[in-house]
Amino acid sequence: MIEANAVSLTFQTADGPIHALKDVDLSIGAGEFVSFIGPSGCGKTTFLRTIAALESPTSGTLTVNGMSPDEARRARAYGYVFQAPGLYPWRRIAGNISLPLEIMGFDKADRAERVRRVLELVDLEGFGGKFPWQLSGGMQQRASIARALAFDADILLMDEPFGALDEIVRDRLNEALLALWRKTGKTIGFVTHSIPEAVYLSTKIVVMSPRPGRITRIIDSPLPAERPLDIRDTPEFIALAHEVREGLREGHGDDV
Ligand SMILES: Nc1ncnc2c1ncn2[C@@H]1O[C@H](COP(=O)(O)OP(=O)(O)OP(=O)(O)O)[C@@H](O)[C@H]1O
Repeated sequence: MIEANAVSLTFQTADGPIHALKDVDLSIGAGEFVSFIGPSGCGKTTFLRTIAALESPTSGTLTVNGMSPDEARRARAYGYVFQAPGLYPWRRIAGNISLPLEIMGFDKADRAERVRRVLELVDLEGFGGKFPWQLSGGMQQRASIARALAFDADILLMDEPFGALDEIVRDRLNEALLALWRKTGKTIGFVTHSIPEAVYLSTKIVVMSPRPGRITRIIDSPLPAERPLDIRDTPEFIALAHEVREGLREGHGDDV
């Protein structure tokens, strides 16, 4: 689904070049849940943005479904979820979700049906008529996930979507996201700073390190697809978390 070969990206700044990505090789299969973890500045966001055609590699090749990222973007291959929900306060939840659909030219009946379906997927039935400020932070983030799902892209790119939420809400959203992933079969790219979150959610964990931004380890998860939250207490889970931690240490030390 996503194939990166020797992808490098250097930003030219007034203080000199910044090597945000260096020789990144990665292959992501359809339906995988891939987390990117690493200290600040290791290029996680830049890599996600490169997949979504929001940045262009300086060298190397990146294909999405056999297309260039830009072609894939035009074919509506991506939904993108940011750290902040980014909902317009003057639009109701349904209006926020349907906005990209309006821009893309979906007709009114189709929009209404899609909004209904994605609200159900994120467990927000009955909240379409509310304004964002009437919802909790976790519910707002679910609404922003619904918005990214509304046009049925095959790939969902999520940049630390739960980073600003407390741990209890985050646990619930992790469970809900996993259920949604199993139900929809989407390919998910997910940036996180949290080792337990990466281990709980992923089929593949990509450990990165900074200066230059690069991949230090790719870990395929042996955990089953069905994952109750208490899987986090199992020896398999703990061993995997340990492996990720080792990868982070190897890459750069303790500045995660
Ligand atoms: N548009 C830009 N112009 C110049 N430098 C940039 C730009 N975008 C990112 N960078 C730099 O590239 C490097 C990688 O940034 P990136 O945001 O991808 O890291 P990250 O791993 O997502 O970090 P964080 O966890 O803090 O979000 C950083 O040194 C950052 O300052």
